[in-house]
Amino acid sequence: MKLDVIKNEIQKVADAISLVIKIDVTIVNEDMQRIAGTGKYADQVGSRISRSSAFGISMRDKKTMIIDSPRESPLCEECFMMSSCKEEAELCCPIILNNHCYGVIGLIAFDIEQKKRITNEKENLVAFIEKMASLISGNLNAEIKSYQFNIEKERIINVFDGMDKAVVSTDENGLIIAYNTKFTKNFGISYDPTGMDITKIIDYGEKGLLEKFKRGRKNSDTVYAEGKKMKGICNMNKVFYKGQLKGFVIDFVDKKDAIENFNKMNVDYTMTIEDIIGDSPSIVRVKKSALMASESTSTILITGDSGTGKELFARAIHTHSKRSDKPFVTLNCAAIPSELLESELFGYEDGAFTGARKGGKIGMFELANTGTIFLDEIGDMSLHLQSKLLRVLQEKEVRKVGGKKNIKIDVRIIAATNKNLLKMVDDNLFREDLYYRLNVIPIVLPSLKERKSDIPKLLEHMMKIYSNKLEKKVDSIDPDVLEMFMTYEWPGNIRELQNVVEFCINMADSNIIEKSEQLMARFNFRKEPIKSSDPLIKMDKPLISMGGSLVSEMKPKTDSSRLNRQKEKNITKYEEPFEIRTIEELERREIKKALERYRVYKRDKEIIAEKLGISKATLYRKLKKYDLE
Ligand SMILES: Nc1ncnc2c1ncn2[C@@H]1O[C@H](COP(=O)(O)OP(=O)(O)OP(=O)(O)O)[C@@H](O)[C@H]1O
Repeated sequence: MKLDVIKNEIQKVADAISLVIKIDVTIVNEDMQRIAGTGKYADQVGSRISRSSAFGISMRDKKTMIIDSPRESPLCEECFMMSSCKEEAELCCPIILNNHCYGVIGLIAFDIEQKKRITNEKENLVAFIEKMASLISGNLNAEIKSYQFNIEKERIINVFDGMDKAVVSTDENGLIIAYNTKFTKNFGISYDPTGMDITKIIDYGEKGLLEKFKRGRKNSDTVYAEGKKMKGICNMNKVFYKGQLKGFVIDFVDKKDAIENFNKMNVDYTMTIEDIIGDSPSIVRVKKSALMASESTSTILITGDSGTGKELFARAIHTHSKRSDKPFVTLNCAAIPSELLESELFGYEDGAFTGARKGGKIGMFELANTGTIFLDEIGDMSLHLQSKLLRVLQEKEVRKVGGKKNIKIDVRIIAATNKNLLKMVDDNLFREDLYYRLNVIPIVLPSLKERKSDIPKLLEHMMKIYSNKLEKKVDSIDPDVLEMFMTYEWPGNIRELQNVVEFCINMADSNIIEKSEQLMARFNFRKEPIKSSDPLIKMDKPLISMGGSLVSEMKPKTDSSRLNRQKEKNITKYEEPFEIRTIEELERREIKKALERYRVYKRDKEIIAEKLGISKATLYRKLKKYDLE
């Protein structure tokens, strides 16, 4: 910041000095530009003076100096005006703040009388001018502080206004000093409430806001604004300065806003049944059940080994349900310590326990209200919480930890586990009544080894995803590697397959996933794959053809009834084992199957021809005939 910001004050100081001393005064800034002047210097404001002058030297050395014999003084030697100089004496005093020189006050005598005034009482004059310089630097300091304060204030106003809480600040009597936009929006205020009594605008509880201020109560979950009852969390803080109460800051989070924000943050991805890759008989059956389940509101229990896609199915069921535009809230019961799980599920009231967050907390059930809650790893829930969950299922109400009243909820529950819940029931680790309440619609996901014919499609899909993610083009797979994948047991199911693909794409140095020692070592694959002429036939039931391509592309969300009909068509087709087909139909089907199976290979046509026992030329002819590819 430059001295110029207090130009007006500086001119007043220059006038005062000149009046007292009766000598012309000029003051320059750190660019050596005159910013104030009296007498003959009044007209020269704005002009620059040389840094080689006494002003420049005083600024450089940060020292007051008096030149009583200009042209003879060694200080004048550097000055290019020396020969033409008309001055009789000069006093230069730097204006210093925080060890930085912001400018110089200069007194110049043009006659002997003025010279005497400078030289006769040197000490007093220097003390006086230095006081004036320090007055200027004091003013400058205040200006700098106020400038910084204003910037800080702007920053705070921006933060304050951008908050999604309503915030209002009052003095000690509850008169409004400041408020943010959300405050006027939430409480429907269309006028400027500055200076108004806060209790005239908002109030809560029976006793009134101000009463509660005085008694130091911190919050409530009900606020009355201009007669309207609003639910949310209200926090009040007292503002103290030097031990004295100076006011209050009140913030209010509207419950509806909090839930909307939570849902905005949690809409991470939407999944449809079509997005779930696989058309093996076992997965098609599950997809069909999931679509049917999506139409009801009954509780679902999804079971299956780890990594089989339980969450994917839960999301897809929600997407196809009538609740699809409502929240989908997921909670992994194994990931949260059981002491915290209760408050995560049901929320808590302010002060429910030591360390509870001020203002309380909204539970997952409330957040999922009107939507779906996915309780993953339900087998890890403690018996104590199991009984609470059972009550929620029976009563359709939740009660916050430390709360006194029940809150009605309408939430569809989808639970999932990779544990054998029936065995847990036998071992008294899981409540039998809860098990039956959850298991209204059971969905059992097949493990990957039970649906190996889906592996090529899953591979193709995952190769695309990781090629994009890792910015590498890997689109083919060595037949030996595929053979190995088809014979492997996949204990970690699709998640393990995903990890293997990610690993392979990281390691690939061409566009092909090839067999490597690293791959064998990393995933404990057998050294020699089981030989088979068609591993699909040996290891799984035949592939169902669900459409043209090997992997169904991610399709936009479709309405569930259309999806249902489409799926039913495909499923019925497959599930008619006694249907007699023409030789041409069978030939077309086998060629199509081989195409889907070997599309990811580098030399696909060669392999397909070999597998079908025909020449490459015949294959091309038949592809054309059946309009395949
Ligand atoms: N059919 C599928 N198509 C594509 N990706 C899938 C499929 N099934 C599962 N996945 C992927 O496999 C991973 C595991 O799926 P998900 O988390 O749904 O399994 P889970 O059964 O819930 O696992 P866990 O029991 O360990 O929680 C996810 O990254 C998911 O995207």
